[in-house]
Amino acid sequence: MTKQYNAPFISVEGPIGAGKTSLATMLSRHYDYHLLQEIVDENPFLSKFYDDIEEWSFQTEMFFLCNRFKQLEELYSEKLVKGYPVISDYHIFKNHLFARQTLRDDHLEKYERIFHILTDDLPRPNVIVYIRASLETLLARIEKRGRAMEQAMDPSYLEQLSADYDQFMRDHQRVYPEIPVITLEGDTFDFVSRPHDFKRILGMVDEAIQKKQALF
Ligand SMILES: Nc1ncnc2c1ncn2[C@@H]1O[C@H](COP(=O)(O)OP(=O)(O)OP(=O)(O)O)[C@@H](O)[C@H]1O
Ligand SMILES: Nc1nc(=O)c2ncn([C@H]3C[C@H](O)[C@@H](CO)O3)c2[nH]1
Repeated sequence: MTKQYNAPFISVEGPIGAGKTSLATMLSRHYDYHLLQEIVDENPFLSKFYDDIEEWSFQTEMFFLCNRFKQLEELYSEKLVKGYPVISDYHIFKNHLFARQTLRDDHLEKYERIFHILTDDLPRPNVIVYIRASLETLLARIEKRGRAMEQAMDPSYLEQLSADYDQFMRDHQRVYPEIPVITLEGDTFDFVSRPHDFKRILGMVDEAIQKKQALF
């Protein structure tokens, strides 16, 4: 059973380069909510992973999993259980999406067992903001951000991840209809440089938070 809490916990999700960190940071500043950010630069395997996915995938996926496990455990005891609201730039489900694509079958089987042991009781966000974007937009943003290790990324890897995200979000809405999913079209919503677009997003997030707060 997942850990229960009474506070808004908003997760911003979407494929690589969709704008999760940008939007989560803007939302946390606007609402003055705690920001939970995923570890990227401290991941010792990620650049090796992008050089040779087959060789480094197990270490990489396990590192992400263990890191997120620790972050979410602490988030629960230090913030959520005390009623502090949180915005995060990931949802634990993303581990599964990546692992399914990168791990070979025998490793995936082991990984999934560990995944369930570690994550089944972790607190789950009660609002999700899902940013979709076309392959062209994602590639352009990855290039613009300029992390060296990501520049040679195979477009088909990103394309498959995006398709998996779409499928996952459809399934999630069916299985957990009580968790609102705000879907944003990242190609047209430029919340980074257009204040009006950010304001429209705030309208949708405000509404989702109010509905949740009425239940606490
Ligand atoms: N809606 C947007 N309009 C224009 N530029 C954007 C938008 N969202 C993000 N960007 C730019 O795209 C780049 C990637 O954004 P960001 O780092 O927020 O993505 P991310 O989804 O967190 O990526 P990752 O999956 O790698 O963590 C940044 O340079 C950011 O300024
Ligand atoms: N393999 C793999 N598994 C994950 O769970 C995962 N989560 C994020 N990433 C990659 C995407 C960006 O390059 C960078 C920042 O999000 O890290 C991941 N890569």
